[in-house]
Amino acid sequence: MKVDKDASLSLAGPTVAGDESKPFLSDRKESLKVTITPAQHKTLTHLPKRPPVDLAFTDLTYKVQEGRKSNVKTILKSVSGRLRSGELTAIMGPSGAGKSTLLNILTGYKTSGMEGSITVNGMERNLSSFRKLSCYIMQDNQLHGNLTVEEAMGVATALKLPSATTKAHKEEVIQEILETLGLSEHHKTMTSNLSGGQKKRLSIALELVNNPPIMFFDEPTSGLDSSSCFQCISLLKTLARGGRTIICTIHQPSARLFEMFDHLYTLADGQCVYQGSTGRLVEWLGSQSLQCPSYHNPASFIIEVSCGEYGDNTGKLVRAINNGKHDIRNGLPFPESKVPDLNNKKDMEVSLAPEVNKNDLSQVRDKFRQEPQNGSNGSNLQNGLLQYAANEIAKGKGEPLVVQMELEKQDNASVSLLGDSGSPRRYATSELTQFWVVLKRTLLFSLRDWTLMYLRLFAHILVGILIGALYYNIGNDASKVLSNLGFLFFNMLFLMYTSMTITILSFPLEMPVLVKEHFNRWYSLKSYYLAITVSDIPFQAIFCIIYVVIVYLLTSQPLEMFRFVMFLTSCLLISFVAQSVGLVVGAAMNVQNGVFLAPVMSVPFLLFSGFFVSFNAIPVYLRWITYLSYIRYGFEGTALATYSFNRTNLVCHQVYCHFKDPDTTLDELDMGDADITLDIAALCVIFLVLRVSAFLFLRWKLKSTR
Ligand SMILES: Nc1ncnc2c1ncn2[C@@H]1O[C@H](COP(=O)(O)OP(=O)(O)OP(=O)(O)O)[C@@H](O)[C@H]1O
Repeated sequence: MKVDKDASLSLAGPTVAGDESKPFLSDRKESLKVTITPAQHKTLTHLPKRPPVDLAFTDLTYKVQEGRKSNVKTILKSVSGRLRSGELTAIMGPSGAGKSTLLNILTGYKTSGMEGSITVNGMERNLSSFRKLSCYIMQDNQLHGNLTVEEAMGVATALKLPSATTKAHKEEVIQEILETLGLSEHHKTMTSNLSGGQKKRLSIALELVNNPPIMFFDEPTSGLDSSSCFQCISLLKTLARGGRTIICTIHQPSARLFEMFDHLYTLADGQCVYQGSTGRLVEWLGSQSLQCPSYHNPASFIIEVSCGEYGDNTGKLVRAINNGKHDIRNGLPFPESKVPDLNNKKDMEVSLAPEVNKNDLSQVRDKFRQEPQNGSNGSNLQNGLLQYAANEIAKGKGEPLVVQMELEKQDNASVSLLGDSGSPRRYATSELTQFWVVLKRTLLFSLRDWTLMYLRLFAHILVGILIGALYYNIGNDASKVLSNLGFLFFNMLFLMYTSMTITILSFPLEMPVLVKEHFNRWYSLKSYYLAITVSDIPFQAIFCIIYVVIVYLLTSQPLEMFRFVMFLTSCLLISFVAQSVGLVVGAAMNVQNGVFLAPVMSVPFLLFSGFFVSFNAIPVYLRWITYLSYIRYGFEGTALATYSFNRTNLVCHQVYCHFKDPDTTLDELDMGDADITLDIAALCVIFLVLRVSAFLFLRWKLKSTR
């Protein structure tokens, strides 16, 4: 028998307070079925201890509005279900059945348009606490390709473990997870070079750092070959065996993969057609007169049945499983398909009979909630259930089956979800730490991104030399003042486009990773945004300084320090403002629209910059645009730095030079009364307004993607 290294793990997971990392014991029957033999017993001993989590949902309905407001589409139709800790659950169903929608709702990724209740360990779910206990690993791995496995893990531990955790401990955690997930050999490999299966394992490793007791996976096997699929599901199984609640959507697993799941939740047309042990699926379908042919994959069969290939059985199956309120458990009789009428006394008596109760915990729980026992409350649901069951037995209405079932797999109602997950802090680290870690990571990307860095540097030097050669030595020549003004305007144009076009792509390219990491509580949007926006400023500043030094010297602008500083300040501010415009456009729209609109939107600002038409020549009703034109402030700033502040007359090599006196040039441009301080202040204000707008647009976009 082939021993699969990745499958041979025991990943100690959530523990109850006082219970020292005791892995959940798999039942004997299942451990025989699954061909995973521990070759090397490994446990994740360094991970933080977390409580086990059971998730239940009742009468979940999800509606979306389509097109016109009145057109409402119901995607999930009052489904119920229960997902237990220590189990690997598959959500299956035909395409369009609502699997991803259900997963998105259970993770808390989608919240609007939902009706029904979701409980965590028997308590109504508090989304904020729940998000700290769970992680959502989306279909496309959403990894940064420019980091090595080790670096990616370093970022995850720096953000997901409390700041007080020592460096040595973080390294132990990384080492242990990588070894356990079979990635230690690849710790120096760039994530972009990992295979599909390795990427999936890395995605899991990154989220495993803070040991979330509940993990959701959207199609974890998509794009993997059969061997990698097996490795991946084996890994999920071992994570579940560590006490975690592992839930994944899956299309049509092979029979071998299907057997590895403990629990199956099947949807058809937004309703539940099966909920229960995978091992009992065939038997249950048989009891509903749907015989799975011999040697037929049960997973394929239930999908075929759900698709209507054996007639319209959806309604029958939904009624039989009570739309997910029943749960077919190993070792327990099937539930009765009759749904009791709660207003009918006779039916109610029947409904309290063991056949109904033993497979429908929600009925017992609801009844218990309606009739609270002395001394018990909602937080002591487990004791209450046992007491309720004992009462029923005492009344002669039931057998100890309810008790048996409760003991077989109790709702973790008594387990406190507080501890670090219950702390009021949303994130494991402070916003300053988040800012610093994301900033360091972004700077590392920038240094490794050849296009972004070296091409930009090359472009600034090359264009600087070209412009210097074109306008060589014209700065002090009175006969070439108009050309010099052209040079000043071109500077604005060049700096604007180079800064803007780079940042237009920042957010659209980062969006998928941002969505995942922000949702999984790695960092706040504020910290991320600050880091991203700050990260490019030093590079842009260096490129701008290099360019300005080259052109300033080659074109022989006045060699006075204060003029150079003012000139440079105007150029730097134009770069930063243009960067901000790129960020706003990138945050507000998609790449296609942004790449077209950003340059087009800049045209009015260029037209009203004061270069083509002087301020007094602009029609009064259009003058307001000049106040918005950041190019105008930049152009004015460089013109004032060059010609203002009592500059001496320029050298004239001809008989008459109209612009010999620098004041004549400024008057011609209607800049006689202009003040460079105002220009710099205006650029700073525009910069701040744009940066805040980019943040607001990004926040809106992040919300609208969900
Ligand atoms: N925002 C929406 N507006 C309109 N219809 C939607 C929306 N979101 C989902 N749907 C519809 O809801 C149904 C369920 O979608 P969902 O993505 O959950 O299916 P699925 O079972 O995951 O499918 P697949 O296996 O193909 O990914 C589909 O018919 C889909 O078209």
